[in-house]
Amino acid sequence: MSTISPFLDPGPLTTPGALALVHLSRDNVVPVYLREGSGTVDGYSEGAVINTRFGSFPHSTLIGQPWGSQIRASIVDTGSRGRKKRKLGDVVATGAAATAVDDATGNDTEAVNSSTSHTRDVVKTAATGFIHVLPPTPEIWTSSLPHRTQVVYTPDYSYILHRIRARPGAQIIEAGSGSGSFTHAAARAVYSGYPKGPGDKRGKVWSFEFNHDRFLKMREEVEDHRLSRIVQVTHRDVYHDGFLVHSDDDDDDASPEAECVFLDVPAPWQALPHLSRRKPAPSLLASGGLEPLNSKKETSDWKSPLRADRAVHICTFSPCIEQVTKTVETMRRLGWMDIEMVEVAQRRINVLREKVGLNMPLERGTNQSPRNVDEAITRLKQIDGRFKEFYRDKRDVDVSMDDVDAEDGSDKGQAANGNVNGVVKGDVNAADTNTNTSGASTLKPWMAGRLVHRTEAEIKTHTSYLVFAVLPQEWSEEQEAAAFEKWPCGKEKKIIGSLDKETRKQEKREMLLGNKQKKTAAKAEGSSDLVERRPERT
Ligand SMILES: C[S@@+](CC[C@H](N)C(=O)[O-])C[C@H]1O[C@@H](n2cnc3c(N)ncnc32)[C@H](O)[C@@H]1O
Repeated sequence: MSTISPFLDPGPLTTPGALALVHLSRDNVVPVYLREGSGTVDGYSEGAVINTRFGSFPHSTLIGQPWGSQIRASIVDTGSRGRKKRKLGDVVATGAAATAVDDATGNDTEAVNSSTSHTRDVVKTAATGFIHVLPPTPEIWTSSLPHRTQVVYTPDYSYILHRIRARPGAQIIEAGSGSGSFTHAAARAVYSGYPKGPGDKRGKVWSFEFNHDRFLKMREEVEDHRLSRIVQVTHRDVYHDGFLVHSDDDDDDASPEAECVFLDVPAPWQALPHLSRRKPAPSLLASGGLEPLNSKKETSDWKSPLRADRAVHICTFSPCIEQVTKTVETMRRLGWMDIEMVEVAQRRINVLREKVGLNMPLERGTNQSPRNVDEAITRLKQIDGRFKEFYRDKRDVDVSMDDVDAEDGSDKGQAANGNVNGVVKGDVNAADTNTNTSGASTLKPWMAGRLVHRTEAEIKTHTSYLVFAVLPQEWSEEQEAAAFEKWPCGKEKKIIGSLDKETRKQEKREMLLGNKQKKTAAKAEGSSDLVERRPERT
């Protein structure tokens, strides 16, 4: 089995043991570990079976398929399992795919066989439906993962990862881990290869979770998804104990040296003091209503979890504006800059054809009412015409019946009906501009109707306020001196022009006036003088 996480490289085909995301419908995706069929499992002779409302799917039919394949349901005896010997084995063949004819129904039923060596059983296809077998990606995982908490959805985390500049090789701090939705997306964003040994620093997610059960589940999931070398989950209350991590090389806690931070905890402002470059003074924290850090370390020994030579980008995720206010207030106090709040209001837009009109085919989703006033009037005239014609013919028939009942055998009633039918058919087709000479519509069914878009009424995102900020890079005296050497400033001999705009304008006016006066004076002195001053032509 590959050691690379299926979230990073799932390979071309589904394999035994692989995590597959079984897509039943847009909002129903089920994660499944594919198990090789060896003997009876849970009473099914086909091995492990997924039962859905679209039918039963033995794992053997899902293994060895290209990711994204459509898999048809199989006939699986779900009723008698465990009670009697299965009969399905009688119709099961081994070897290459074959086509069997179902004698009872007379229908052709294709026998499906997995072409891989791990499954020899062939099961009959059922007409109940199909599913798609998809590879794990953070996006599909988000819509299928077992929810332990509220999760961050794709529209939010894609924007967050972009804003906090998560990129291959970056170190991200995340609190809390929750259901791991953000963690998977972050792991993919920072992945820059697996570390080859101690000291080989690659992109990593440092995830912290306070709830013990969730921490255990998260750690197990990270192991199962082969992400443990990219994601380190720590059981921690980050408000009190901060973000330093256990280090194998050092007895002391190590710094993750993070340059990206994402806080999805109920009170992010309580975690912020730990995300400082230097140990914040207790008085500074007390003035903001925050508790002093419980670290016993002196200011000089205190370790920051942040990378010193880079600006750090942070995002906090809060459902209510009061939390945002508190977070922003604390950020300002602790020196964060470029503070900004954003709300992602994602809308899914459905593009569809609106089929409205009297000549539209009778099918689901079609609104058979007039498309416009003209169509309504045309229809009313038709009905009125039919009405008049019907009574006129009826009167004629009644009269002729009175004269001689069926004297000439002509069927005026039928003629009248034909007439009525003719009017209806002709007129309805006339309203359709895409008709052929025989009057039938030539418009393709999927092209019928007006192309419109509608936003979805119910939107499945946990919308929150996102606060972004930047903590500038730490700047030492030496760096300041080096920068000053390169770009000296503050040593200018004279200031050119005035700083004030109005004064600058006045100075210009005076200068122009002075020039003008000089010219006038020169003119008064005489033209010879001017000629003398004029430069000689060469
Ligand atoms: C909304 S969930 C996070 C969801 C996660 N971002 C996701 O996408 O699946 C918030 C998590 O923060 C954890 N939490 C709350 N207070 C915490 C603290 N002081 N330290 C660490 N984690 C904390 C909770 O246990 C919970 O699992």
